[in-house]
Amino acid sequence: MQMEKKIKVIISGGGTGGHIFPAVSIANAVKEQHPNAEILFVGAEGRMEMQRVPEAGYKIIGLPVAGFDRKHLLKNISVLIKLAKSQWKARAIIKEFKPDVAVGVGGYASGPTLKAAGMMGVPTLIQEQNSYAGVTNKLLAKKAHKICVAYDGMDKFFPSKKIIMTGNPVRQALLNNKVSKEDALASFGLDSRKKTILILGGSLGARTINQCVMGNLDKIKTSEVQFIWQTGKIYIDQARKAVEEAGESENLHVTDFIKDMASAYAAADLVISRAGAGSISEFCLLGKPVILVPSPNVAEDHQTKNAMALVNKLAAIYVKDASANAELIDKALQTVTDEKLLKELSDNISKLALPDSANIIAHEVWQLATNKQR
Ligand SMILES: CC(=O)N[C@H]1[C@@H](OP(=O)(O)OP(=O)(O)OC[C@H]2O[C@@H](n3ccc(=O)[nH]c3=O)[C@H](O)[C@@H]2O)O[C@H](CO)[C@@H](O)[C@@H]1O
Repeated sequence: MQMEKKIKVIISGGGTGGHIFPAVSIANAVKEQHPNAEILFVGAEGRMEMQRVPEAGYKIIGLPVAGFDRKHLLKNISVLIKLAKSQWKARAIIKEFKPDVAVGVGGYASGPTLKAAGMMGVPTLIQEQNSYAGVTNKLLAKKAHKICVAYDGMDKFFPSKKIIMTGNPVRQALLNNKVSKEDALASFGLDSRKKTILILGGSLGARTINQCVMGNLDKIKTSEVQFIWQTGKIYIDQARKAVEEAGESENLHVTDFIKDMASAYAAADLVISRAGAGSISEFCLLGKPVILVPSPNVAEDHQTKNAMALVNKLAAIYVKDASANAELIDKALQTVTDEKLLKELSDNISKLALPDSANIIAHEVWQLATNKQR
């Protein structure tokens, strides 16, 4: 039997979970389809990917790249120097690793890496998670061979002949989860007889959502419902202090970051969340009833657009960031006891799932690497 060609793949990007986890999921799918494929991640020094990618079992090299500071223009001199250094380092990595293909998932590092790859004749594929294209991906699109997207209408940003509708890749461990609801609840120290609300702020945490929880701790403590509250790393101390002052309570599990999202989803009857594209893909694939509070602080208000694609199909409940303090917790407590509404939300959101995204993208990666479709 003829040995399969061994392909080498660079995957680059990160900054937040929304870029990192699709990248890990693409890597897993490539490895599953072609076990002897060699994969190298290129991230940004000091960012979340430098921890999460090795945890997922892959090697990563960091570039000294940083984002532009739109408020303090002078600071951008050092940003430009870092960018030049990153460009140089990306070239050196590509020269040494000799990838057959480079995949960009958005975020700081993917700019210099994919630019260098393109200039050195390595075919490139980009994956855009949102309904609005990020600056880096728009710049890289001209040279990219394939652009994998999750929303309709992306030809506003990218050449339509390069676009493939794949949906966002979701980590395989979430989809193949076998843990029971009882075991999942037990892993968070919670009671299997009670309804459970999972509160998520995206990979970095969400200030507004945290404030809503902190402002309603009495209501939360005295409710018949229990909560898993993910605060994000920068808010955890403040959150713990607030809980301590209000008096610890058995129906509230607080954490900065949830590693085992499969159990968190299995435990939850209802989710409260920001409207990051990756989170939304997970809710769709797992059929989770959700209240979305889109972040107003992201480019072109893209989270509201992500959210509205669901809300308009009665597949999610919408609470505006500015109204969250007044409405969010009451709405969640009402919704979680309304079985009919929970079922309707779950049925409707399930219809929007795009399964198999990682496998489809992995197949495209293989095609590019083996020179079949350039
Ligand atoms: C503030 C910001 O810039 N947000 C952007 C970022 O969101 P963010 O980084 O929050 O990303 P997403 O909502 O897309 O995905 C979050 C991911 O983190 C995982 N997770 C989350 C919490 C946790 O404790 N553990 C855990 O593993 C989720 O399961 C999910 O896989 O990237 C998204 C995708 O480009 C964008 O749509 C968001 O607008």
